[in-house]
Amino acid sequence: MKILVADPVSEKGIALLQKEFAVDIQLQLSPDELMAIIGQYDALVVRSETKVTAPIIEAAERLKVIGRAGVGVDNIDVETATKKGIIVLNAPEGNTMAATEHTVAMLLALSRNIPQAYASMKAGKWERSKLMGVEVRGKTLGVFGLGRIGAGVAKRAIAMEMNVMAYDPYISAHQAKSLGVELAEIDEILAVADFVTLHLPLTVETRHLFNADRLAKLKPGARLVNCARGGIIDEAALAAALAAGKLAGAAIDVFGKEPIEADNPLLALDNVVLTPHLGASTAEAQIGVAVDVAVGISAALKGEPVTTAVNMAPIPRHVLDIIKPYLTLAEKMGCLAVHLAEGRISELQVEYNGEISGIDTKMLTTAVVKGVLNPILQERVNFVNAPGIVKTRGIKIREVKSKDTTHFANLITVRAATDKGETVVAGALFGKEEGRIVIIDGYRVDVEPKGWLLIGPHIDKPGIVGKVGTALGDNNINIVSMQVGRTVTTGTSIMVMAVEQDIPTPIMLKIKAVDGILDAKLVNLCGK
Ligand SMILES: NC(=O)C1=CN([C@@H]2O[C@H](COP(=O)(O)OP(=O)(O)OC[C@H]3O[C@@H](n4cnc5c(N)ncnc54)[C@H](O)[C@@H]3O)[C@@H](O)[C@H]2O)C=CC1
Ligand SMILES: O=C(O)CCC(=O)C(=O)O
Repeated sequence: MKILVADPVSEKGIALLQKEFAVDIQLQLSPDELMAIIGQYDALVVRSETKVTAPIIEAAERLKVIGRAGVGVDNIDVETATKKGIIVLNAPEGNTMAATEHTVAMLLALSRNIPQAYASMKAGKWERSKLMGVEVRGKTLGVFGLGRIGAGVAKRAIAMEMNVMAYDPYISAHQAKSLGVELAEIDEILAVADFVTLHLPLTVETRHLFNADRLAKLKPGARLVNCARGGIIDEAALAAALAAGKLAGAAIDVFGKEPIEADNPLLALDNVVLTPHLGASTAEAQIGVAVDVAVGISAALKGEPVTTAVNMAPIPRHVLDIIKPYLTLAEKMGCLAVHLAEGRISELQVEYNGEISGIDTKMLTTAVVKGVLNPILQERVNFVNAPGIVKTRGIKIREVKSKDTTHFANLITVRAATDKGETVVAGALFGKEEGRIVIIDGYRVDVEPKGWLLIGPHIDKPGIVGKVGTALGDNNINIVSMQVGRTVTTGTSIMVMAVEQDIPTPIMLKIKAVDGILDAKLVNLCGK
């Protein structure tokens, strides 16, 4: 498999990828150049410079994963990638400290005019009274976005004896309180904050959150720091507020257009501190994000779950450790259920019994859905696009959980309801890793879920299995394993034969015609 690295990332991450994959490094490609070559690659690694737009994703026929060596994925068209089943992952933690410390540096540089003082001295001046600053101690800092970086900045601001207020509707009052931060609404903060610092993602909601109206609501003489994303502030409105003296100053690391354009109005102002998107630019952060993105890309290319995917439900490591052995089993159960079901599936119910019911099983349910959809759709269905596809097909998904168990410590049961009835497949782990199908439509079985399986419910009487075996043997089809499962109630049994190859239709018809056979289906559990 081939990986394209399109932006500069640390050697340490590249070396990790090179151990397993072919890696091409091609920096500063124009959009047309990237579009022309992207079709050859299975994975793409970028930072913020390369814009991974819809046309590029559409041209990426083999692409399975886009890795962002950093946090913000606003340079990637995640929606188009999701529709195409391409995993988008980031490296959310590797540069948190770098961006946090840069924000604190910007806050202090802004309050003490350090860049202006440096420039003045380099120009041979000694301007002590002109460069009078303000202390941060005792001042109020308004933090917009109390996530990883926002929380880190808040902690450091509190250590500098600032009062910290935050706006973040997605975190709990308890979380904020444990940081020593008071949660408040936007306008409440704007009215009292001496300093405001932004740590939001750039989204439809946050684009130009700081427009002329909001900037006008800031306390006169307030100072603004933005080390998040340029698009969150309307730069023209900010420049006007700074020029009018409404704001005392601003420290900006990120811009609407990067690299910054020569006519950006901020460049003409003296009361600004500007850095060229340096938030993540520390040696430590660049190694951190490169290694994290390499680990994510490697997992994605090997079809393993990715803990840092942004277009799949996130999954904590401890949950992943528990569910990982069940993932293949769940997918094969979905695949078996769709092959055995008669009619159009309207609902999939996935039941979890035993200890497994106590954890987040969304990813296992998605694995079942993936198993159901892959055999029936042309397109590649994966953990990224499966939830969206199943919704558009009108199939309801239901999870049922119970701690109760019968014969198995943990049991997963898939019920596929169709317009003609219901198919039930249950699976369990034997030992720590060995997945087995243990129930098919009420028949107790013990089937390894792989390869070609011939499944035939039949009347429970002698001779039937032998006749099926003979039909296969006469046509040189080797049986790998065979077993018969029974129900106590119906007087019928089910045979499950693992065979080495596809069974041609005429032989299947012969098997179906065996006296006492109720049905016969050939299922391929190899997967796409
Ligand atoms: N300047 C630089 O080089 C760097 C910039 N960044 C940027 O910093 C920002 C923050 O990164 P992290 O703290 O790692 O992200 P995070 O995801 O940990 O935190 C973002 C916070 O914003 C909150 N949020 C989201 N939408 C919101 C809204 N509409 N209103 C209020 N709060 C909202 C979320 O609840 C979350 O707590 C991102 O934009 C990221 O791209 C990150 C690293 C380096
Ligand atoms: O890759 C970079 O240097 C930018 C980092 C950044 O902005 C992010 O991680 O969101």
